Amino acid sequence: MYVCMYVCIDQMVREALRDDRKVMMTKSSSIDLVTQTDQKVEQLIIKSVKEKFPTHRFIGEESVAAGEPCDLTDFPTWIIDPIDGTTNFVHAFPFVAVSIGFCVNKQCEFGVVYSCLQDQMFTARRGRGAFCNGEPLQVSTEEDISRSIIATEFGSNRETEAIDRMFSSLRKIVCIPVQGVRSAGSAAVNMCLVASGCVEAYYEIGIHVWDVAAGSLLVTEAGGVLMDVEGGVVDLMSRRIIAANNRTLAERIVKEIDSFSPTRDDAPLPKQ
Ligand SMILES: O=P(O)(O)OC[C@@]1(O)O[C@H](CO)[C@@H](O)[C@@H]1O
Ligand SMILES: [Mg+2]
Ligand SMILES: [Mg+2]
Repeated sequence: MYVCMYVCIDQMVREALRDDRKVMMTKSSSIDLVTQTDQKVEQLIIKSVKEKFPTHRFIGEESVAAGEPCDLTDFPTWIIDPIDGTTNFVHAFPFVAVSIGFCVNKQCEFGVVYSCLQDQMFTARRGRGAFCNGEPLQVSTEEDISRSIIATEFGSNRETEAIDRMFSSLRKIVCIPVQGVRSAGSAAVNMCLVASGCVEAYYEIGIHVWDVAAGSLLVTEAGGVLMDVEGGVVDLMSRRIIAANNRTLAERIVKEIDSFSPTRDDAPLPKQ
């Protein structure tokens, strides 16, 4: 099933990159884009899984956008971002990923991130390590943030308060100083870069559970840590995350972040 699904998705994304990168609609803001490929990939994944596991549940980015609930329960649940980096996809910017996390009892059991244009298949199973195209992954051993590259994203929220806090945090981190700040335009790819050891840490306020479910397992199975931006235990529904190579750097980043709390992914939908 999985090989067939992978081949279909790979072909679907590559053909669409060539022939159809049109924006179909926007969601939370004029820059929160959706294409037909986002929807077709998510439908293909859900259909393929349902055929084999009809009782399993799903949290899919585009299904949630269409009104499906975003509730993570103890049931086996597939958490899907069909295209992480849709804006990149529309612009043919080369970081476009399919992210699938599988959770049971609210714990990720395996995660897959396929970076389409790099043809890199990142995989992790809980307790069995993280891999890229079969090669084991290990986070960076760097303990000094002034010798680190930090990744972050600004997402699609342009509310003044959120932007002010994001830029205040960014300014403080840049001026530590760190050796570099990067934005792949995909949370999933940023987390794969942490798991691969080429970026020491990634943080963001504004992500969704589908952006980071698979990547969170990749990071921990590669020896890294996850933390809330205020230093506590990460909550994948809180829309806040730090994924780092070690606690030292994660705690250092906590000190510089002006945190805020976006509406949770599992917040009750506003009454109609
Ligand atoms: O909408 P998409 O393409 O699935 O998600 C793209 C994205 O920019 O939104 C997140 C929140 O800002 C980012 O971290 C993530 O990479
Ligand atoms: Mg995403
Ligand atoms: Mg997406």
